[in-house]
Amino acid sequence: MAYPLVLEKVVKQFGEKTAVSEISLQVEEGEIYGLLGANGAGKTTTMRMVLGLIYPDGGRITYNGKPYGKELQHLMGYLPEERGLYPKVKVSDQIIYLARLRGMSASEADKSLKYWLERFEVPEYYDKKIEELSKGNQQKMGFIAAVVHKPKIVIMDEAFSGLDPVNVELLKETVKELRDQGTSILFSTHRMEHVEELCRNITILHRSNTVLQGNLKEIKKRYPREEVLLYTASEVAGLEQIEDVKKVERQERGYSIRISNVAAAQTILRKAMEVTEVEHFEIKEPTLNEIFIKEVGESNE
Ligand SMILES: Nc1ncnc2c1ncn2[C@@H]1O[C@H](COP(=O)(O)OP(=O)(O)OP(=O)(O)O)[C@@H](O)[C@H]1O
Repeated sequence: MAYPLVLEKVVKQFGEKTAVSEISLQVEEGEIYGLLGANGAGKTTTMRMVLGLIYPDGGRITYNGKPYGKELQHLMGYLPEERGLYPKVKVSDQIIYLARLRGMSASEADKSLKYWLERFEVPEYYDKKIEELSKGNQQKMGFIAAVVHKPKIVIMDEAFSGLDPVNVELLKETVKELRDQGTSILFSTHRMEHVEELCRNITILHRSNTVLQGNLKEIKKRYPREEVLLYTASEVAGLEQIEDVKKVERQERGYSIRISNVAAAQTILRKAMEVTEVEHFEIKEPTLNEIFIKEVGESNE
């Protein structure tokens, strides 16, 4: 496996304050890696260190085995959380300028920008100033600025914030395409459903510390399954009396049942089938949001 981006025990202090405490992670080629944490956990600081915008006080960051250097800048693309483009400058002028800074020729940059504007179905933005665009469309231009020079590593801080659902889908599809082309993507968000859909590996930071790290599927397997969904044609009485059933909640289409032992699920199913037709039965995996709340003790939404 190729790991173009490796962080080893990276530390960042701001005076007395530790913003990032010994974070280690590796992002593979063709992987979207999720960096999660509540406000102030250290995500943006980590990303800014990866980009060489600020320097770690300890540990090491390497790209294909090399430390950060100007010559590596063209390998990287950055979509910051706060808008990073100049409001008064034309889309084409600044995106082509940024691409050239990262090693592209003017004609290549122009071609790539036009490709992306077509891809997002907004070729007319070429001559518009950033301030003339809506917030969501400015975000799209920020995305183009991050990927126009075909970087190998893309850092995205809250990439989908401010976008409507149609544009979130569009950008998600684009991020998946970049992944499939071998790009390594370090992705931070508060939206757990995006992480569930996109990320293979994750790190959850809490007050500068790594509290959970690893493959998302494996992490999920480690957490007990504590909820059963049961949709039935008619009512099922006595679910509360089943051993290890903690709580039964009536929902529009049936029941959500909290259990303390997964074995209770089979008893629930048997009991329901004895008395009615079962339309849907599911032992739910914990959602990433539930795992996050367990680990961090507060909602990340
Ligand atoms: N330049 C700075 N000077 C002093 N403290 C800073 C600086 N940048 C960040 N911090 C502090 O470091 C901690 C981590 O901040 P960071 O922005 O990395 O968090 P985050 O996880 O990105 O949060 P959010 O989800 O709110 O964007 C915070 O306590 C923050 O106040």
